[in-house]
Amino acid sequence: MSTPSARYSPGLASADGIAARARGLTKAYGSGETAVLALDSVDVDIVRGRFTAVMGPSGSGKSTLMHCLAGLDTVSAGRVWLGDTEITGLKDRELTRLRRDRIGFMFQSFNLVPTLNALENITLPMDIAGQRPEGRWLDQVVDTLGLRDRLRHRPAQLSGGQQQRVACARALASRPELIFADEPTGNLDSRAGLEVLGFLREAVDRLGQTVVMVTHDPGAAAHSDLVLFLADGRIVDEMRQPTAEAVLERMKRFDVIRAPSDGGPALGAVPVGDAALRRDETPPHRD
Ligand SMILES: Nc1ncnc2c1ncn2[C@@H]1O[C@H](COP(=O)(O)OP(=O)(O)OP(=O)(O)O)[C@@H](O)[C@H]1O
Repeated sequence: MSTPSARYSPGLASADGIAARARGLTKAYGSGETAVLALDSVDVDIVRGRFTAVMGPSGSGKSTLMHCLAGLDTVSAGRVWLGDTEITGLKDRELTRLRRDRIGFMFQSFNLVPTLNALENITLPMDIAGQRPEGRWLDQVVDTLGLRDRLRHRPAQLSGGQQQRVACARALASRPELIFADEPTGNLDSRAGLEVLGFLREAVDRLGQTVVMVTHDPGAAAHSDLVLFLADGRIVDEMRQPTAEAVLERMKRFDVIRAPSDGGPALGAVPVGDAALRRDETPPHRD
């Protein structure tokens, strides 16, 4: 007999160290007939010291989830915490400070300042905040990312992969509680993309950081510890220790089954994660 506690709840963790948490997180854009429910009462725990990937079909709410967890966007309902701090209800100025001091960001476009060299770009957010980078930590970040001999180069003198490594170092420089990466490999060729994913992995494994990455790429998601699958604004499934093949297979199950050629019933959109997929279907673990 199923009990409420036995219900499958993808995205929820029992671990102590939770870097970010949302309960009943709901985000609607617009109103009336044009209203879009981008997030529909999402409950999620982001575990500290882990690499979490967020996947789902286009429009499923991935970016909205990231923006709401990072305090970049307001919520329509529900509550969000960064560590023990509830960020829902904070004033703009407090949110700005919280993001600056406690969160690192990486985007698809590297967002580097062209007139500054790599080192100046890395420390820019801290300079703006009037903070001094901690020397040993910065050294560790620079060496982990293999940027030691590129620090005096300006972005135009760096390859795309190197520029994204600088952006990664900038996100890490203040030793944030949480790093959000939105399609960080989207503008890179596969080799440079792999390199950046390897560095994010090292940031978690060697530097103890917490990373949440939104991606469309099953190969990128395979570098994470846990993939959360979104569909129609809900977390419908999760996969631990993912492989690219298993993620791809699972993504295929979100595909719309279009009008079948045999004249049988059209099934429409089938986000199958919630009821059909269970923990015991988790694919073999990666070494
Ligand atoms: N500013 C906005 N105004 C109105 N609707 C929005 C806005 N931002 C997002 N949406 C809608 O909310 C839904 C979720 O969007 P979101 O960008 O979070 O999806 P996504 O999964 O990140 O998509 P993609 O993979 O295409 O980037 C979509 O239907 C989108 O059209």
